[in-house]
Formats: sequence, structure tokens, C-alpha cells
Amino acid sequence: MQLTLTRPDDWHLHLRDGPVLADVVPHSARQCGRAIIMPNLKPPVVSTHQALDYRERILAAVPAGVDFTPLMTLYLTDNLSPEEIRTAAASGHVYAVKLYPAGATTHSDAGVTDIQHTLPTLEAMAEAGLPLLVHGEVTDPDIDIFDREAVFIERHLEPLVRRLPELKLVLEHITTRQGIEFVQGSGPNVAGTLTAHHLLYNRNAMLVGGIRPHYYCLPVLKRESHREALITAATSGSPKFFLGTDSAPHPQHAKESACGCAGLYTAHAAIEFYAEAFEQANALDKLEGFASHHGADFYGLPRNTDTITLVREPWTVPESYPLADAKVIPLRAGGEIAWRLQL
Ligand SMILES: NC(=O)N[C@@H](CC(=O)O)C(=O)O
Ligand SMILES: [Zn+2]
Ligand SMILES: [Zn+2]
Repeated sequence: MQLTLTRPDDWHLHLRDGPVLADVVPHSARQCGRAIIMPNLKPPVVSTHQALDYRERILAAVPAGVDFTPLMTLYLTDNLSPEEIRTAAASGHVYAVKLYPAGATTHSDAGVTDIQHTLPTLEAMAEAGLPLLVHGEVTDPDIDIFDREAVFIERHLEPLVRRLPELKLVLEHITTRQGIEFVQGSGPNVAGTLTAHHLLYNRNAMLVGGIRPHYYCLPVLKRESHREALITAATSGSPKFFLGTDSAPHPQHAKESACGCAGLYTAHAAIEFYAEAFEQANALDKLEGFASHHGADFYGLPRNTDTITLVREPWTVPESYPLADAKVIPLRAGGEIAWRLQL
């Protein structure tokens, strides 16, 4: 069996920086035409100038003969100015701004402490048509980690959408039924990305039979009823939902630790994982819209014109991939994947 689709794009990707680029960029570049590159470097990408420099370093790691366009983003802080938004939009290479609540996830210390502080900047974004990408979790220590997405929507996103109804907004890596309902209940300028791992796994994968750090990410995997809501949305054909892997490489030692980092590495087989999830839901006919059309349409970019082909031919994922002088343990390490990308 074979499946040919318009080349997908990844609307949420972490590539990191420095020598690891040479190891991780080729994985995404062989599948995706474009990717929205997350700005949570250390220090974060907070200016157009930094984003353009980072873009050059990514391009230098794209293998010869491969066409891959990094779509850069800025990291929203309490201090990002409306002027910088206009510069970013005019650069032609910055496509969105990322909101991390301070302390919510990996490298988010510089994040926003109060969305109210950023309103003039968000207004400039609405004017420029630059989307706000949201890591939607509260950081309030009183809120249970499994409830942090739902509470963020109620406390912050719903008021924000009421305050700035014209702002384009993407709720990233949705993990709950409440996240899906928020996107469905909002206007056409509000969309959501879904990761392959949240479509394939519930929290048992992380916690049954031992604690499995390579399934730990933020927002954390949720219970099965939430996963089912994500699958229903992804396979619904709604243009509001599209592919964003959130592939987030961490060195093996940083994850296999008493305090392991959040993030799953899925870029080595992203489209194959999504194909598996859609096949399980009997909805392979909906994969192309989700992976290759809806995101480009939302961002107002042309769809890719070339195609990829997946063949139903199982292969075994390596136990690890190199990550500069360390290793990254990919999702499904040592296990089988049903679909293979034909090169
Ligand atoms: N998803 C994760 O668990 N981690 C991401 C950050 C993020 O997307 O929140 C990372 O940068 O490692
Ligand atoms: Zn995030
Ligand atoms: Zn992410």
C-alpha cells in the first residue's frame, strides 16, 4: 500500500542551535517543506536580527539539494516592543511570535509574566497579521499539572480572544478536550496544532510499568478520553487543526535523570507517526489536509507543490541518533513503525 500527499509542513518545531543543528535539521528537511522554528533558545530569540542570524545557521545545516525553509518566530517577553513587531513582519522571514508563560516549560524563564503587559505588542501583531503561538499552560503551583491547559484557556485565552478578536492565534500542542473545544468555539483566526505523540499515546505510556522519561513532555500526556478528542479533531477535516510535531531534542542524559527535561524527539519519523495515528482512526484520507494544507492556508502561505510518498513497509527505529557529542533517544527507539517515507 502507498500513500502520496502534498509535502507536509511542520508548524511547531524545536531545532536548538549550535553543532546539534547538523544532526536534527536533516530529519525535518527530508520530510517537510517548511517548519515554524521555536525561539526558546538560551538566550531566547527576541529580535528580528537574532532570528535572521539563527535562520542562516539552520540553512547551513540543510543537506545539499534539499529544499527546506525555516519560518522564524520571536519569543514574546514583557519587553518585546510594537516597533520590533513591525520590523519582524517587514523582514519577510519572521512568521509568528511565541508566548510562553514564564516558567511553563523548557527554556521559558524569560516568558511573559502577565499577558496584560504585552497588549500593545499583541495589537501590533494583529495589525501586521502575525500570529500569536501559545504554550497554553498556567504555571500557578496550586493548579494540578493535568489541569494546567484547561485553566489557562479559561483564565487567559478566552479573555484574550474577547479583547483582541482579530488577532490570529494558534493554541500549540493541544492535549485536552477543552483545548479542542476552545479552538472549535472560536473564530476562523483561531487554530490549533496537534503533535503525533499526543495523538498516539495517553499518560499510561509514560507511567505504567515504570516511569518512562522519553514519554515526558509538556503539556504532559493526558488520559485516554482527551486523546480521543484530539483524534476526532485531527481527522475531522476541519481547517482549524494542523500538524505541529513539537519535536524537541534533549540529550539522553538530560532526560534519564532524577529531574528529567520535558520534550519528545519525533522528527526522525514525524509523518510516519501521524500516518499511524490516522490509520488507526480509519481516516488516512484526512491526513493530507491536516499535514499539508490547513497550516499553509491558516498562515496565508501557498501550499507546497511537490509530494511525498509513504509506503506501508515496517522498519525499526534506531536505539538512538547522534546529538552533537551526545545522543538523542527518538520516539519508538528500537521499535517498529508501520509506514516508511520513500526517498
Ligand atoms: N514540549 C516540550 O516538552 N518541550 C519543549 C518546549 C515546549 O514546547 O513546551 C522543549 O523545548 O523542549
Ligand atoms: Zn510548548
Ligand atoms: Zn514546543
